[in-house]
Amino acid sequence: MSKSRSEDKVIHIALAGNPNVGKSVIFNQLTGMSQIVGNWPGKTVKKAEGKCKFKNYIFKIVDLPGIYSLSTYSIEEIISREYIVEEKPDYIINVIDCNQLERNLFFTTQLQMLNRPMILALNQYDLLLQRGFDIDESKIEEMLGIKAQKVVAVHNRGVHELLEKIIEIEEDKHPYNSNSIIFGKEIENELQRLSTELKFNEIIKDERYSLQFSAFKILENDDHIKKHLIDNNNDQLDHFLYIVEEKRKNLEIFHGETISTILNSEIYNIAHKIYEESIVLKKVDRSFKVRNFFDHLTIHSIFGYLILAVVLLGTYLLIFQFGNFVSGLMDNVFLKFTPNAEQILGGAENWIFKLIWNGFVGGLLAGIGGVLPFVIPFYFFIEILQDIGYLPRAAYLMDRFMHRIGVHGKTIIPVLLGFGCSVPAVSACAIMETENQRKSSIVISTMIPCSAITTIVLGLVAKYLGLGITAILYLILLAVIISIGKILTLFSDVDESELIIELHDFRVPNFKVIMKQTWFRSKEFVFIALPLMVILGVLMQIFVEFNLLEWMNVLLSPVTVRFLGLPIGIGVYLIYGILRKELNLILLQLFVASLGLSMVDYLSPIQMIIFTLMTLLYIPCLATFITIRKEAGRKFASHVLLFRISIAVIISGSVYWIFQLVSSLNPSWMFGYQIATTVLIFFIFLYFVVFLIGKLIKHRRKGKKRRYHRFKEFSEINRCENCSKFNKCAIEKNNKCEDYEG
Ligand SMILES: Nc1nc2c(ncn2[C@@H]2O[C@H](COP(=O)(O)OP(=O)(O)OP(=O)(O)O)[C@@H](O)[C@H]2O)c(=O)[nH]1
Ligand SMILES: [Mg+2]
Repeated sequence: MSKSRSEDKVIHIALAGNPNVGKSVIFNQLTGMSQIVGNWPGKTVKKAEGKCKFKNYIFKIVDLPGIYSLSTYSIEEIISREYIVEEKPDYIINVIDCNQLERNLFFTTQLQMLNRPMILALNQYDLLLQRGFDIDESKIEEMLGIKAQKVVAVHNRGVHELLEKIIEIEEDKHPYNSNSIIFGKEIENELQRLSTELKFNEIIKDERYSLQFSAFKILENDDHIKKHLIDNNNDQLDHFLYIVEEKRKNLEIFHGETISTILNSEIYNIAHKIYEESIVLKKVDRSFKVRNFFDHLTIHSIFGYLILAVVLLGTYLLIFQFGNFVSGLMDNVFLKFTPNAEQILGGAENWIFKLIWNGFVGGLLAGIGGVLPFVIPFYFFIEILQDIGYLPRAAYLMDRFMHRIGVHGKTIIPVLLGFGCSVPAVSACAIMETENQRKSSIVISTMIPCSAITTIVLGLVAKYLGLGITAILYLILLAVIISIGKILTLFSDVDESELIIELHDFRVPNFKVIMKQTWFRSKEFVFIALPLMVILGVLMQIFVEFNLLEWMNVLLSPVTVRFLGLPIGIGVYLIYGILRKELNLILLQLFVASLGLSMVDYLSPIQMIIFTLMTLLYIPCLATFITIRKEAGRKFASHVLLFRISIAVIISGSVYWIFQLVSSLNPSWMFGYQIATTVLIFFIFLYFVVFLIGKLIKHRRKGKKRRYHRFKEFSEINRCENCSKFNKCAIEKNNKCEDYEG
């Protein structure tokens, strides 16, 4: 008889393992949630929690960030270790990529030292078979004393069996009885002696770490652990630490290596032994060799860049062709049925027609036709790039360029994600190692035009002015991004650290995962942006009817009209963009249509360029702003906001005024020549501005340094002994002020 819901037992589980092994896929399969997955390491940066009910048990599951060891270096390692140790989950599911068995077992061995109930998920088993290998899980079970299960998480195979294994332990059908980790004789003896000392002298204050793990970490000199573990008031402590220090020194002298190298190679020996015993070679797969060759090509010093250019440009062109085709179809539908709608709804001037047809239907079709055909393919392509594992390769190729513009090579990952949406891009900046790198990456990656902005560029500039002018716009953006990067490096020193990123094998993309994630991202547009467009479309008609927008346009006109040369009516559309960038164009289109005009009648080519440039550069949308605030704090988010608005106005204004100058000097030139000359002059102008700012900052820094030195000299020599005042005469007056009375 099944138990009632209230009798369901709750079991806490943590999914732990190396990065990119499939923890989040398992988590999503079990909980039905949508944690980000993709073929690059470091996607999950904060722990995620979910629930699942299975056979009278409620499993509370935590998806932890991927880590390589239990040492505390990075934020992720701290989050994962502290969760495992402090929250004490009932079971750990250690997810292992069985294609990287040896390296993954390095982490397993460390986990096992903690002596917690554990199950091994041997994931990505399908890839192992494809590569011509198999795995004997009974050998692993025998050597570690831990239950292991072959899993193909993307196809939901073996996933629920993990829970079944936990239930079997829980119901004592297979009681949990793991083997202890036994190191080589020398280290094993040292650890046992240290464990005995720790226990006998009661030095450990934190009982949550096992004795073996504590002795290991103390010998390794892990400061963080030492601080947590050791009872500083223990009177045997000094003696104990002295012994440890001696042992450490002896080992280092004897082996000629640092202690962490000695201990890590001990763990690797254990991992290697298990690997040798359990991996079985069946046949060498030829397709694997082909994949390997292609893999080398993608990071080749010439072909790698060619492939990258083809991938990026190809993606853009495909989306442009597809998006334009579908949005053209939608325009035609709208125009075709407009006369019928006019007839039914009482004529073009009737307010019911304006509200229902122009506002409601227009807003709906503008969203479905003008935005979705661009946004969905964008997400789709980025998900494919993520899933096949192309992003780390792009990061590897772009490392040097990224360093040149002052950010770390890993920034290319948020940058590529930023082409889809800035929100996941900002979150992905968490893979940076330092606070400074993270902030610089946030600034740079949020300047990448997301799919919503691309919609505007493709739907306005590319549609009316051609792909050449579109390319020029992107060149301006690139120059601005590089300049900002350069200036950022002057404030925070350039990070010269090399990029260390794992290049996992390419994978055939999993269609189900890609579709699911594409939908997950596009869903936000369908449920939030589309209704917003319809509501604002209707409101727009009311505003236009009652002239309600005029005051806002007048308020913004000194900037929009006088400085940027845009029509007065456009100001308010830049404000709508705060909510979502695509609203800029969509609502403007609806407005222009309501005036009975087409876009080319309302905006001149240079105005289209300036409007788009403003949209490209000015504030990130609301969702991005909120994410920046969450990730880097309110102050930083406000700085980014102010900075972006100023940059947008200055850059767009400069381009506009240079264009005015060029066109007044050569009024007979074709527009293309005028704009090309404008951009050339703009680049030279930008170069000098960056050069001058650089000089100014360096000069100020030098000045500060000089002042500091002088201050130091002065303060050391000429400080009055009695009143501590600085005084030139102090030396002459025997180190006493002139006005010293005493
Ligand atoms: N072929 C195959 N691919 C898998 C399997 N499980 C996961 N993947 C793929 O492996 C990649 C990494 O999966 P994630 O779930 O994101 O990995 P993770 O361990 O959560 O990674 P981090 O959050 O970065 O630590 C994704 O591209 C998945 O589609 C599997 O069983 N077979
Ligand atoms: Mg993950």
